[in-house]
Amino acid sequence: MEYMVEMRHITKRFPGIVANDDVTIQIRPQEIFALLGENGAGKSTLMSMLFGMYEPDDGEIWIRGERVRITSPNQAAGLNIGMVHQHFKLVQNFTAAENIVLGTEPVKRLFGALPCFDKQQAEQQIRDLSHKYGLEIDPAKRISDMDVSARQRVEILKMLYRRAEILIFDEPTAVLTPQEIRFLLEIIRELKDQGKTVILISHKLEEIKQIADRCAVLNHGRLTAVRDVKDTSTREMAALMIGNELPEPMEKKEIQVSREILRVEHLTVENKNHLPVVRDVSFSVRGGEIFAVAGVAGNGQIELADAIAGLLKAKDGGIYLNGADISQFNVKRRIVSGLSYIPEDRQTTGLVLDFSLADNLILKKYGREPFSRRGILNPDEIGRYAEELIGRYDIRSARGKRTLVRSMSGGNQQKAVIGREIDLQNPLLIFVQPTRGLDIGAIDKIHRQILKEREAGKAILLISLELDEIMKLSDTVGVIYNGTMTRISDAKSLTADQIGAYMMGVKGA
Ligand SMILES: Nc1ncnc2c1ncn2[C@@H]1O[C@H](COP(=O)(O)OP(=O)(O)OP(=O)(O)O)[C@@H](O)[C@H]1O
Repeated sequence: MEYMVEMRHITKRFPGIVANDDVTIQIRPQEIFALLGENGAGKSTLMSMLFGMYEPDDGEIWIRGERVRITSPNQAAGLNIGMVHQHFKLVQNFTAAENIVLGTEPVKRLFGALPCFDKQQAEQQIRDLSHKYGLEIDPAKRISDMDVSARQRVEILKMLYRRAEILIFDEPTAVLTPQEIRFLLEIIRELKDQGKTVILISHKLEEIKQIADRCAVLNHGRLTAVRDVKDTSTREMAALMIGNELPEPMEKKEIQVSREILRVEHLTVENKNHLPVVRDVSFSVRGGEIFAVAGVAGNGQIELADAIAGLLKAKDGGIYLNGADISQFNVKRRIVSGLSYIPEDRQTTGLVLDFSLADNLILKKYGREPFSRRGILNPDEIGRYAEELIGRYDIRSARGKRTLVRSMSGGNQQKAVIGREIDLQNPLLIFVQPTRGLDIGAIDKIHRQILKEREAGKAILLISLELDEIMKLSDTVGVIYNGTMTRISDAKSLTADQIGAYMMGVKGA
């Protein structure tokens, strides 16, 4: 058997767009095959067909040398195909263990009665599996109580639990910390050594370089190149993706900071179980300053941002915006007072997936003129404004402003949130993982936009797991560890290694 997976002449159309256009890829057994391409190039769509979520309009799928029709994820699982999705597919109010074993639950019989779900056994199995792969999770914890990176670990374990042989990872490292990424790449390598075949969608070219054997490039739905990774530099990969117009290095201007715009004083936030997750945190951000919060995922940075934005109630402390205490304001009043927020999870908190792109773009200003008057929306103005933002932020979708956001590619959803929030023209911008899932061209554009906002005198609170991003953009760095801001320094006085050490809780690094 020469190929484990063959997708031959695959075409998939959605209303208004050809997402995959006559694509042929052939993947050998035990290889790590990377798929790259700009946001919206058709990578997820192609893999969704292999996983049975869509059927191709044209073309054939061959697995282990046999032609197959994959009409559902169950059928894909039957062919030992597993997929870790870019946007998680988990039942929020189930525990990790319940999610992982869903459909293949271990059962026990009590006193010869009907079989029932053996929760203890499921949790033990998951505990063993999670230790085996170093993907730590609490099997008894509900998904709704987990942060994004823990949810991702559940997704990965779910696939490993099903003993998939063909493993599809759709941007699995986008939410992981550098340490977790190293772990995961190690796991992927081990899985390969055990005989598995891996397909990896990633925008992180360094990762592809590190572990992939071959890579294929999609461009506007078409396959444009297949290369051996060992003979291709990351720069060549980037050029294959976005043409030869690689971004020029960015220039960060020296500017004078102005007055204090955000001040956080002795802020303490508790989680649902009344445990402190942000402990007595104080800092301030001035106009023209990018204050980055560096930290390993799960150290309270998301709760800190949520508490400032009003999505979480603070237990104690003050939050001042332009000198006014907003800590008792609801979310809407905080927005009106001048706060823009790009949340960690674009799909649950950033967008209304079943609204059109235009409606999502005016989500925070539909009550203002010219978008509405006396409670009546003005579709012409909304449409005009949406088109302007779509152009400015290069938001690509099949039907422009009318596209249902649910059907947009992940990266383009992210661009929509960013465009909407920046264009509120608020003095305070809170960015949580702003470039997650974006391609290199889009990341460059967003970074430039963030610097432009800084030059325009905005106060920017940047929460990021990407040290590179922090080093490139920030003026001041606050390191958060176990809910406490352990260090606040001028960014120029710190190296990435020092920040990394503080992030791990090392004192006086
Ligand atoms: N269910 C759907 N209905 C309509 N259009 C869709 C649907 N799914 C995807 N598309 C469109 O198909 C195109 C390819 O999307 P896809 O999600 O495959 O891109 P991608 O390469 O994975 O992008 P990203 O890197 O941003 O995740 C996009 O234009 C997207 O809007």
